Amino acid sequence: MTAIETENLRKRFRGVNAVDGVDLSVPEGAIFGFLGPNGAGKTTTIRLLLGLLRPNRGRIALFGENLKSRRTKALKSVGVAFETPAHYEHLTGRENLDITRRLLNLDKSEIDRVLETVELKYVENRLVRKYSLGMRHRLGLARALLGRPKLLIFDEPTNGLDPVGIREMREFIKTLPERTGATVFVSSHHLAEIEQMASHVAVINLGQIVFQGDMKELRGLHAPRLELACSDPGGAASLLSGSGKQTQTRGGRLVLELASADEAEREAAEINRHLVGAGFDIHHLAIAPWTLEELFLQLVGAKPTIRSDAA
Ligand SMILES: Nc1ncnc2c1ncn2[C@@H]1O[C@H](COP(=O)(O)OP(=O)(O)OP(=O)(O)O)[C@@H](O)[C@H]1O
Repeated sequence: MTAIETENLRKRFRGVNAVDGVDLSVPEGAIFGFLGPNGAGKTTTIRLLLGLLRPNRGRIALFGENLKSRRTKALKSVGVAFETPAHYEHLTGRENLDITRRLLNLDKSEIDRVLETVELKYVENRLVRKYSLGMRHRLGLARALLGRPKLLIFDEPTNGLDPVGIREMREFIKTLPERTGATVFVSSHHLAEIEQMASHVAVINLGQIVFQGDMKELRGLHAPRLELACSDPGGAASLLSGSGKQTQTRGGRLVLELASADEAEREAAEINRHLVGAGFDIHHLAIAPWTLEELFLQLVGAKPTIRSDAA
């Protein structure tokens, strides 16, 4: 079953489509990264998924339950944490969680369980105004975990955290599907972060999905490049150009795009043989996949470039 399924979702603000024909399919058990530049439509999509905004068009189902016709049932299985967690500053961490626990009519033991999961038990009786930002974020996650939701939605969960806090949060989110059985939908514009924690990813730009699939499919969008260093790079470049392979130079190395990901090793070996056969000494030869950042920039319309030395 899919955790989230949207069909042709649209939300318009003052004549502008913030979300424009979005079809999402989030498999159960995934850590699904929802990636997009500022203003791409991530938060609007999340607010639609939570029923906080009404779409102008389209359909949303959470675990097969239609959000419009079976709202309570659909949202029952969802826990959410927003980028700036809002807590009662004059209450302790435990007291904050107790408010939500009462609303959800859960057993008191739930508070201990979630405090232990996010490792905040040792400060449970401290006022939230004395919490660090990282602790506040973790308290937000603890609240999201109350009631063992099947789907966790996190909007930019590492915003404002320092590098240590970011790593802690990322490592924590990574463990959630295994520890809780939940599906995680996490929005971010931090590419490296999504790369390190997500099993699946959708990229949104100007309200539209420009890629959706697993990380392997994302990497497979472009064949990798071959980087090589040899004696007489100019001569090697013109030899390769004669056989239809255009090269650029970067940091004194020749770089060329291979024809396909599946055949990359065979093609690299062929180029190596060709150059060695023609008398060139090869000092370095490496297959270099596209970084997620380069793929992302290409998907959102800013073409990645192989910088030439002359540039
Ligand atoms: N309530 C609103 N009224 C008018 N326009 C809005 C409203 N909410 C969002 N928008 C616009 O919709 C577009 C998408 O915004 P959204 O907040 O969903 O993007 P985002 O991907 O979450 O961006 P960020 O990463 O900066 O948070 C933007 O152009 C934004 O200005």
